[in-house]
Amino acid sequence: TRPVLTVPGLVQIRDILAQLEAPIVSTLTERINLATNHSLYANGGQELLSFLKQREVVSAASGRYDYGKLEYPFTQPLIAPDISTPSNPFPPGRFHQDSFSGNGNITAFYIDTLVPFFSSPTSYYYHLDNSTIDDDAVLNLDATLLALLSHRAHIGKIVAETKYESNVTGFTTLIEAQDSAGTRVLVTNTTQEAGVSSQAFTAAAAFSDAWLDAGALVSNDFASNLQNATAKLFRELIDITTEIEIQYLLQRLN
Ligand SMILES: O=C(O)C(=O)C[C@]1(C(=O)O)C=C[C@@H](O)C=C1
Repeated sequence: TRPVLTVPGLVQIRDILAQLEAPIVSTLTERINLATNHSLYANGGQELLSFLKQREVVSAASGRYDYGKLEYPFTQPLIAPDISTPSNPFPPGRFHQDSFSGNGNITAFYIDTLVPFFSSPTSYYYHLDNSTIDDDAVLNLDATLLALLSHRAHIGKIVAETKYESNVTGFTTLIEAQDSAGTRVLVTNTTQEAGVSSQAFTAAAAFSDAWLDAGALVSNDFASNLQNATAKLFRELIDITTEIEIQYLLQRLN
């Protein structure tokens, strides 16, 4: 049996989302400064996914994807959804696991849009044979970054729960009609989105300044590249988070 888990309020969840921006931009900064063997991402990211799979088997064994962790694997079976019954009700404010994962959207975005930014001709790993390629170092950072992006987006599940709790009647009507467009309208807050994007912009500037000040080996277009990649990344993260909120809500009464 699963524990009864209640979700924090919206203000606290927005803090949790804000606190993930530094680690995400930090990892992106590390990743963007490594030279890349682009064949790792060919054929739908076959090599990347097989690397993730080996790691995720170990992660799953240590409980990383257990109920309520809000961490979801890219290659392992997903946790079974909750079913509400009279003897096991899910009152508003209680987390209710659904069957949707945003990880397919995240890998597609990563491979199609983010990887093209990973074009540094230099690498901070120094090899005596002068090679700049280090596939294992690259894939380890990809795995770390993807796990952070996935965690950030899946926080959308608890955003959705807290929004549901604060407007049970409004959402219940939409859920009963399975109205995804109406649900999207009700969960969207463009003022909050602008705040998230602006914090991401600030973080990207801070990390590129810090790397330059610290004398790191970077390419000429590093700062602007990081800025552009961060802007695209957070726009997409907000969209995927929103989609995860909608899918969670549509299954909320199951
Ligand atoms: O903070 C919220 O209200 C959220 O739903 C999260 C989030 C985000 O991803 O940061 C997503 C959609 C909203 O339009 C605003 C922000």
